[in-house]
Amino acid sequence: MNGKINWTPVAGKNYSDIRYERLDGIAKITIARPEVRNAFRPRTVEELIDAFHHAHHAPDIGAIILTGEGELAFCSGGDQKVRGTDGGYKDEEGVQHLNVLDLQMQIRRLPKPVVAMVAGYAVGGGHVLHLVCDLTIAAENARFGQTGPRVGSFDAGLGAGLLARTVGLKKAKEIWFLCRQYTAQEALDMGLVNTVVPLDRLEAETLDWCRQMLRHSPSSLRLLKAGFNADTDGLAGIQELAGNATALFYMSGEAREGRDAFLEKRPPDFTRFPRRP
Ligand SMILES: CC(C)(COP(=O)(O)OP(=O)(O)OC[C@H]1O[C@@H](n2cnc3c(N)ncnc32)[C@H](O)[C@@H]1OP(=O)(O)O)[C@@H](O)C(=O)NCCC(=O)NCCSC(=O)c1cc(O)c2ccccc2c1O
Repeated sequence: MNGKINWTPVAGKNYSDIRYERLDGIAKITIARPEVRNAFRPRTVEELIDAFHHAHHAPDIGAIILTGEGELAFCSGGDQKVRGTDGGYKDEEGVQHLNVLDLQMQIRRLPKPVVAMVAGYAVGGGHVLHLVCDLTIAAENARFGQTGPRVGSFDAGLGAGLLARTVGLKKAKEIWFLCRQYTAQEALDMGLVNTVVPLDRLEAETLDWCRQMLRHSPSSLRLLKAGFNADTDGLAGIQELAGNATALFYMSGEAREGRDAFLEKRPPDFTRFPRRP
């Protein structure tokens, strides 16, 4: 699937469960547990959070790809082999976590486009992961679905609500209540993915989409993403949007006047700043 694309490992980032690479201004984060169809355990999620944090703050990264190793799966959700009975998935110390919920919100708050590149299964918590990404590029062999009610789990947060906003309420309830699997074409037809390509074109196509976004204004993309997410994320979404407004305002002469007046111990003079319609 990699073809001739030469990704470079990000220096200083060595993980056991994921790979973190880059090419030009694009980061690629790969869940690398193919023996369990790229299911995530708490450590996997911790590493994903760390890599996403790095990509968020790297000024030379403009788009991020999330994918799974191999052709068989993007991600099969929480690793059922470490699922405990004390509220989550067990880490190496036996402490139980649902830390993928933190990752979901991190992806939504990250002010750069995140693209899910899906080959094979995106099911359970793995399906929610592609859902929270901004765009999804699917290979023809991709299979989508929720499994929660079959394995005694559910994600009634973004997993349900964001799905309903994406494919409509009736379809979202069908996906969760019946636990069926859907082909890439069916996912495209219901607006769950952005495009479907042959497996051997998946990475090149995903890179094309990322490169196209890299040519566009980063601030426009950033504000659009915050705007798209604001209502679903409630006050936290408005906070994200408002934080962007504050950052832009800090770049203005009007904001600088307030700061400078304080530092110079004089009253601020805002009279030269227009009250625009
Ligand atoms: C993904 C499959 C459809 C693939 O089927 P296939 O026939 O191709 O392969 P196998 O079934 O033979 O699997 C190969 C190999 O991988 C192991 N494996 C696959 N998935 C998992 C998994 N999720 N956890 C652990 N191991 C897995 C499988 O056992 C085989 O290994 P062997 O050694 O046994 O040979 C199919 O595998 C499948 O349906 N997988 C399960 C999908 C699933 O139900 N996922 C969990 C849903 S619940 C969830 O993800 C979840 C996580 C959270 O953290 C939440 C947090 C908060 C709220 C909700 C959460 C939540 O719902």
